[in-house]
Amino acid sequence: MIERPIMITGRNGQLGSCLRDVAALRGLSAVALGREELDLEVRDGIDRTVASIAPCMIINAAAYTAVDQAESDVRKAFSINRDGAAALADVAWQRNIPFVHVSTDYVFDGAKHEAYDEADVPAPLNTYGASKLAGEAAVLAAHPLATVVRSSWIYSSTGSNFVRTMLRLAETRPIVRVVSDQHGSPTAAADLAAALLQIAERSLTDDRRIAAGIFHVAGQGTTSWHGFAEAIFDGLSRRGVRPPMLEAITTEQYPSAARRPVNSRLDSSKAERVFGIRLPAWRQSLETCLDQLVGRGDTDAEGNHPGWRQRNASLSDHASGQQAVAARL
Ligand SMILES: NC(=O)C1=CN([C@@H]2O[C@H](COP(=O)(O)OP(=O)(O)OC[C@H]3O[C@@H](n4cnc5c(N)ncnc54)[C@H](OP(=O)(O)O)[C@@H]3O)[C@@H](O)[C@H]2O)C=CC1
Ligand SMILES: Cc1cn([C@H]2C[C@H](O)[C@@H](COP(=O)(O)OP(=O)(O)O[C@H]3O[C@@H](C)C(=O)[C@@H](O)[C@H]3O)O2)c(=O)[nH]c1=O
Ligand SMILES: [Mg+2]
Repeated sequence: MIERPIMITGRNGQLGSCLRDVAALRGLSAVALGREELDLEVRDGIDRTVASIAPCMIINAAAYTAVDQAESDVRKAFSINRDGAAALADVAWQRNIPFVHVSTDYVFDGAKHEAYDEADVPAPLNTYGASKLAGEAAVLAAHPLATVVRSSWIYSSTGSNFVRTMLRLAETRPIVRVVSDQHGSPTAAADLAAALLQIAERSLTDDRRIAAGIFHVAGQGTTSWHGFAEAIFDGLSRRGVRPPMLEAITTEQYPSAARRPVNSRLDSSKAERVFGIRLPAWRQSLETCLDQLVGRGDTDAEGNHPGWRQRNASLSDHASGQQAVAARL
């Protein structure tokens, strides 16, 4: 009998590409779809696509993630993050397929002084967060046994994220200014992908009600965006690359279209209790990512760092970044 695959959406995104890589490493059968194969805005094609794949499970890693752009693109953000997610969840429910959906720390307003747990009441400050919160509710309404995993500050060696932005700025700017009054937990996409597949495997074997509902899963430990940048630049130094000057600024000094929470730290203890999932400390996973992007700091006979210039030249080149990850995994 042919094994039914796990279907993954958002294949070309940070999380989608890690899900595909981690599934392959674990020997799991998976079909990953990009927007070309499954567009969440083309609702009438969704059922046909799911039917043709006949998956044992769907993990939705596709989303509208441009936080500032969403402020002027409200319709599209809701169309993808609420209506598209709900349409996919609905098809999964109709076909009795387990569904895992990913959401964000930006559903919270940041007023709480401690880390947010799943019982805290969301109150998004920006359109992206509002569209993701509406997506959570719509997914759970369409598929009452869906698993919704909220994560935060996702980065990887490919795609658009804060680590790659800082490496690009390190190449081009003598001084980088980063906000030090917004706090959260950086999460490596590969760590989250491994956790999602662990949850997926559990919900295939256990009572599906155990995995139903909302779970927070983020890297262990917390920092500010400035603290994150400091760790990235420290990692560059240790690899023999001179970092730029780093200056701490306030949110007020960094005007942007979208408001962001000052505290979006997630308490991930429920996922640890229920699934035994505990992601590595954020600094440890950052090292792995920097090893992929910059190299381990080894020098050639002349004391040069052969990997850095070459890899950094490809920072904006998604395809070669992916090859680098694939080679490392
Ligand atoms: N990035 C972060 O810091 C965080 C992200 N999340 C959530 O995690 C999930 C994964 O995020 P991440 O991997 O970082 O996001 P990316 O932006 O890296 O990837 C999202 C992918 O979704 C695809 N997509 C967008 N619109 C559609 C559509 N209409 N139909 C099909 N595919 C579409 C994009 O395709 P294309 O390449 O064609 O644009 C892209 O490949 C999302 O749900 C996000 O909200 C949660 C917390 C933090
Ligand atoms: C590039 C840059 C950013 N910043 C600030 C802006 C912002 O407050 C913070 C991070 O910038 P980013 O644009 O990477 O952040 P942002 O796009 O808001 O990241 C968010 O993305 C969505 C998809 C999520 O779900 C969230 O968990 C979170 O990861 O750093 C600086 O202070 N200086 C800089 O040079
Ligand atoms: Mg961004």
